[in-house]
Amino acid sequence: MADLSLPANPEAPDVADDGVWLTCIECGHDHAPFDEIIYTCTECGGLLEARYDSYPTFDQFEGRTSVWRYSAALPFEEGVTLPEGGTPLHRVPRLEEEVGVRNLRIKHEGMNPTGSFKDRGMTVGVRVAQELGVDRLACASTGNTSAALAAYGGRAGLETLVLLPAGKVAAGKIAQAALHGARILEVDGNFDACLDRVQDLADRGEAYLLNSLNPFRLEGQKTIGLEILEEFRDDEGRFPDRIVLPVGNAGNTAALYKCFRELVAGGDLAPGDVPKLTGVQAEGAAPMVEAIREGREETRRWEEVETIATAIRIGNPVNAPKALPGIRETGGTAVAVSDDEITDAQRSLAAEGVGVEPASAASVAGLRKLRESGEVDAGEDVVCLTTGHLLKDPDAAAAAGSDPQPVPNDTDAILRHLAGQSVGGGLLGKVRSLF
Ligand SMILES: Cc1ncc(COP(=O)(O)O)c(C=O)c1O
Ligand SMILES: N[C@@H](CCOP(=O)(O)O)C(=O)O
Repeated sequence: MADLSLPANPEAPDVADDGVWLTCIECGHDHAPFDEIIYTCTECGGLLEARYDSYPTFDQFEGRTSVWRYSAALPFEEGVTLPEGGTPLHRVPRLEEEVGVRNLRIKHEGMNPTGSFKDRGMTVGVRVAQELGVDRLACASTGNTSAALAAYGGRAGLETLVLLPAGKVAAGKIAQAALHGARILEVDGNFDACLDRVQDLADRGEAYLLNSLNPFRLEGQKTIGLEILEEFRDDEGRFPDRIVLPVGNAGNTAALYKCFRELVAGGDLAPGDVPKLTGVQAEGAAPMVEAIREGREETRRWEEVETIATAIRIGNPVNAPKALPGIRETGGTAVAVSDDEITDAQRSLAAEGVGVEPASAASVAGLRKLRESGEVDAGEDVVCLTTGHLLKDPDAAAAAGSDPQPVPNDTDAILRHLAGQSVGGGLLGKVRSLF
């Protein structure tokens, strides 16, 4: 069983570099962070976690509106930045009332430079790649990781290689990876197969892997939690009760849990104030929900996965050993939602001006479901994470929205059309709305 406890007074082991090292969450073995390229424990193959000789406190964070504002919680002071982070924490009064919670806020990670939270991880990951002196970066991706890798790798002047599941990546994401200069390989297999292949390439020394299996990616993603807690506390005078987020490879869940554990260890967050981590998956790709429901410590790999939310079309979440304890220890839960529920939530968010891709809307769909079942209380303060921008998946957005209505190039005809009257032989608008 993974040991994610943090010592009260951390002491750097001999292998530490400037107060930073990597610890295996399974066997506790410590590793030097930047001497050689490792992703998992050399002793037992367990997941690694970055550790520091001190814990961050809120008073250390100041200045810049970017991930690097939180450098006291990160392995470096600066990195390749576009800049990322500083995303809005929207109020959504109509949705809040409809869902029925005391306070509902939307942390819109789609407002990052490449349109997803992956930028936060990539700014740190690419900085580590520079430290290690690698020249080719690679990832498997359902799309967003590839867009971020291409942009940040390109900015750093490094070669980038991305492996995508053929036919299952949204158009906006492929366009980004292509234009930012990545070499794109389309694999005949799903995301999990792509990750297997990219891990093989990394093991053979052909590329530096920048998926969330890389522990430094999660360091950058921790800053989502820091921003949410800081901003919510400043607005409301307290921390949120619950954070609801979509889950795919489970990196964000792991990163948020690490953020909370470090703040608790540093004394700025009382154990009783830790927000409940609540994961949402699509019904067609829900190994984490299954593991939580069945009380298992590991997920079962789903070979067949399908959902409109292609970003979370993942059957083998590599960060499950970090993320499952995160959900359980914070008193959270996990829930699966249907594609129709995701699309409904995407429409509700859009009606409040918040444009998100389907995977992101899963968080709101999950919250709705948990309110209906009574697992989330009406008195709770909830933050839903929306992870990617609407324009990432223009086809899904167009399908969820209304169709354009053709009208003649004539103002009177347009007014007749708006009044629901005939434009050249029929009640065009009304007839169209029937289909
Ligand atoms: C838009 C979007 N939302 C959610 C997720 C899931 O995040 P995680 O893999 O950290 O669970 C991903 C990618 O996995 C994503 O691209
Ligand atoms: N949704 C992800 C899947 C890969 O996740 P990662 O966090 O392990 O890189 C994507 O955008 O590719």
